Amino acid sequence: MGSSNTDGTREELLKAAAELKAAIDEFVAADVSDGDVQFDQLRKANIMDATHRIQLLVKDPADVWMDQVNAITGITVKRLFSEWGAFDAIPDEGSIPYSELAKAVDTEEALLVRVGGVLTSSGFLEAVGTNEVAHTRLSRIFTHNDRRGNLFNVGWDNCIVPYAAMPKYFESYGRNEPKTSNHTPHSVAYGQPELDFYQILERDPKRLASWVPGMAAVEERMPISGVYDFGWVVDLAKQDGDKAQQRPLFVDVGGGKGQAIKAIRAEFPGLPAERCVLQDRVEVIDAANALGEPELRGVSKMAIDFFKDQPLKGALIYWIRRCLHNHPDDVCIPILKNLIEAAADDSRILIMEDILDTPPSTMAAIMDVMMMSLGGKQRTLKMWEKMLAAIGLKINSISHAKGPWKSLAVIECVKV
Ligand SMILES: C[S@@+](CC[C@H](N)C(=O)[O-])C[C@H]1O[C@@H](n2cnc3c(N)ncnc32)[C@H](O)[C@@H]1O
Repeated sequence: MGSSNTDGTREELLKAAAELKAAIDEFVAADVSDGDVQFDQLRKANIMDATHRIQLLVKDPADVWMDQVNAITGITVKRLFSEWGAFDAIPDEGSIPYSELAKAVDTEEALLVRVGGVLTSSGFLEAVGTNEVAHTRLSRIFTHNDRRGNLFNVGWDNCIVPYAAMPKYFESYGRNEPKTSNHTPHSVAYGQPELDFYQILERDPKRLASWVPGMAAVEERMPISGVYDFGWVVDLAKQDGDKAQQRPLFVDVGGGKGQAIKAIRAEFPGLPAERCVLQDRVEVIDAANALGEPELRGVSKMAIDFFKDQPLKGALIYWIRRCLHNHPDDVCIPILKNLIEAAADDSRILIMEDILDTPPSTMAAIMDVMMMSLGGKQRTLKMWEKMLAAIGLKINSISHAKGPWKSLAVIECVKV
């Protein structure tokens, strides 16, 4: 037995049970009509944390091993069902016999029943009678028309595949942090060591098809607004009018499909769209143009390569969010230097990234290993300070997100 019913364990268990009860009471009493998603997530996270602590107290080491086997097998069978289109073929309401599902997805029935057995036994899918299967609240998002289901496939492609290659990678490359964007666990796992993450991705249309909506699902969960106060930019915009020829106020470098500009303008509508610029790789800008979202009307969209000269000089703000953690220091430095060279003396460079606590939160630490597989890195404040100081940037202020995302921050920098 890993834990026994000794006085110490009993006390800790009772304490954890009281914390669980308190977390549940807070959850059921909460007024969710205010729509504060972050705090709703935090309340749920408190319940899950307390449950996790209870499980740690009562589990034997062998149970932990079993959990891992469950997780590995569960992930694998979900990937198979997703790949075969089986989640899509199960009706949204009601059940389907395995024989019909087998025909719909062109897979042997006996194989589907075995793979489906893992999903129904864990409660992920519902077994109906002896030979039918139905969706549950948890499984519906795994259909391809749900962005969160694509996120699962992104997790497989970007985590499971490179993670499985990591032991061999470190055996041949040495037990050191990956320090380049190629020759990473990811590029080695995909048999293209000379290429970086985006070069591999853009050559694989099937992966790209999951990546774009999957990342949108991540972006929806991570806060953009409510962290940094852009009130001073709105005031400045009012003072100097909004003539088109005036300097850009907000340049979103590597801004994806414009999620930050949308979120920030929703919070600060006084920030004129005409003075915001969205920059990204040409295919991402094409995708943003094709979407033609009304919230981005008036915003200029510009294809750039952030490794090359920044074409917009003297903007008030260069905003770069969740791009630098994709890269090691030696690759971040040229990206930032391009911004420094373009910046005017009063320009500010705003970096929105995690600042890792020591020890880090679970989510930030997991993300760090994900980034490591691409050659990237999550950074502590010391790491940020060291890298930024080395290229002549001073940190003016740090604004943290709230609740479960508190390690996410906007680091405001100026040239020294
Ligand atoms: C992790 S995403 C972050 C997107 C967005 N900033 C956000 O916070 O959601 C990284 C972004 O960097 C862009 N990117 C990667 N390499 C780039 C390059 N060389 N030049 C410009 N953008 C690039 C990607 O296309 C992608 O949109």
